[in-house]
Amino acid sequence: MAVSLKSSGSFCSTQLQWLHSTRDRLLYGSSHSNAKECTCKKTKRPAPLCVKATSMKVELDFNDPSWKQKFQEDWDKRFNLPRITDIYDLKPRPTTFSLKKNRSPAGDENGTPMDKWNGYVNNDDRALLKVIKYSSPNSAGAECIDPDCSWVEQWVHRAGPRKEIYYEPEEVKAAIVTCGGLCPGLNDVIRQIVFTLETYGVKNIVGIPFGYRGFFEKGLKEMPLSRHLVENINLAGGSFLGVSRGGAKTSEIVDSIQARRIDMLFVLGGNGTHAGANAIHEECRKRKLKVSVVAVPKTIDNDILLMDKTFGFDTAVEEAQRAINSAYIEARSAYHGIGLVKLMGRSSGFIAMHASLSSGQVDVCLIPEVPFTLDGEYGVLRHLEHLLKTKGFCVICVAEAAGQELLQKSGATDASGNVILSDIGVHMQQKIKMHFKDIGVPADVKYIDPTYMVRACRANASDAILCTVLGQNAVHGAFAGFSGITSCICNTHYVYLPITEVITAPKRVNPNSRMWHRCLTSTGQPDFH
Ligand SMILES: Nc1ncnc2c1ncn2[C@@H]1O[C@H](COP(=O)(O)OP(=O)(O)OP(=O)(O)O)[C@@H](O)[C@H]1O
Ligand SMILES: O=P(O)(O)OC[C@H]1O[C@](O)(CO)[C@@H](O)[C@@H]1O
Ligand SMILES: [Mg+2]
Repeated sequence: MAVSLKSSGSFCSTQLQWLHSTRDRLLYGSSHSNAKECTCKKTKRPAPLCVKATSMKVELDFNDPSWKQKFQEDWDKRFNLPRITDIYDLKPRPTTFSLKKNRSPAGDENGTPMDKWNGYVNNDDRALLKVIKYSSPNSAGAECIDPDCSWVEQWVHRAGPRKEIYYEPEEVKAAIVTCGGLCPGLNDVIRQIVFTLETYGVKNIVGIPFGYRGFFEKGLKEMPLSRHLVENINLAGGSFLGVSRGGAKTSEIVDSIQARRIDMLFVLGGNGTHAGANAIHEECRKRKLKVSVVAVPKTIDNDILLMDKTFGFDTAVEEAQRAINSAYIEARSAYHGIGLVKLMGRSSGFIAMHASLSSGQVDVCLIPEVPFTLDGEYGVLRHLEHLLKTKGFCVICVAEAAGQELLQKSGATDASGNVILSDIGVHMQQKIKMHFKDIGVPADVKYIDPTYMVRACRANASDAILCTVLGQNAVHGAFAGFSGITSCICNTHYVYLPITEVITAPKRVNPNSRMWHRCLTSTGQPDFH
């Protein structure tokens, strides 16, 4: 994936053990130390007294009593939401989004109805991104900013409808596009965006077919959308508009946006799609176009930074459980049965970890964030021998990106530039069969690869609700005049984040998190190295 890391600044610390960059802490928590050493620009202290922080824009010296204030000022700048009023001098108008039927949203001449309901979100409302106060960087899963793990408030912007809006609904043309791989809930989000736009009074709503490709590929026509047309699309999986990978040419896309006179663009997709949405937002700004680009994070992999989860993840986990259950039944019923399930996750093991936890039927869970060996005294194969001896059967769940270092790389990439992974499932199946043949122990290996089944289904109840809220909030964000933002859930609250903050790297399982430890407790597996 061709996302770029942001420009770096440096942290300075008097404590030698403090070597964790901001990005590393976001990805792994404080126990995972692979930060780069550097020379602190301010104090000129040599490494390792100072650490390169990839997502900070200011230099922090923790000896400076005002470091917290500096951090917070930088934080506020980073999480400030880009608005169309940054480039235009626009006057807002009262919203047309009414919280109650049969009432004038503008209120009576005293303005009382709207004020009384308190149903609108204020632009100064914030939600806290982090709520745990860690007493030490050594606490499980700790995410600390300074060596003492001081409490620093990290506020982000609350999502929802505003009292004042920056578009005339009757004049708005809104477009929706779905990019990347399929994901349960795409249709639910499309449907809610259309419903909410219509509630504001928008009449011109279109779908762009087959991802970003629909903007420039000849013969792909935009699809007019309405409540009537999308009313039941949530009953099916997939995307009503179609998806695609690759072919993103920002300037051509923005030419097309300009030619089609699109005012609001809703972009549903993962990391790559968000990078594309941000590039479109930047290009629109450069051309001084009054266009709001709002993203909704979609991916079964759950690998987007800062948010609790992406839509589709819960459903994928639920479906994955079914595959695990089949593997369990097969293994349990066979003499020396070994059930092996490979689950998706391009760069992270969230689906494998959560499906293993929720099924309760997995003896070995392997994810890319935790290296393992197959052979040798502490290898997976020796543990399988032990499981066959002691319980007679076993179930393994392996994430598709796990153990890539054990396999030959093809070097191939897909149309979007994502690396095509080597097949760890097939490799493990062969290795297990060979191993038990070699040691003369019968083993009945059943391999299940439910790959596309976990994402080609309709959203479950919890995802359907998430999609509803995120889709509606995306429209509120556009009407509020924001652009270059994503509509997501952080710490159980619905918020807007600037896209730039969520695309610096894929989110990965923290091997020091309580969740991974719970998974290990549940499977009972040892360390495999
Ligand atoms: N850095 C980037 N800048 C602009 N566009 C990008 C960038 N990375 C990817 N894209 C475009 O975004 C679209 C989707 O990207 P990608 O195929 O990586 O899926 P994704 O959004 O990451 O979702 P998934 O979770 O299914 O992988 C593609 O059309 C791709 O060309
Ligand atoms: O085969 P496709 O459609 O390119 O997608 C495969 C990838 O898409 C995902 O489902 C979502 O990113 C990954 O888990 C998987 O690696
Ligand atoms: Mg991706």
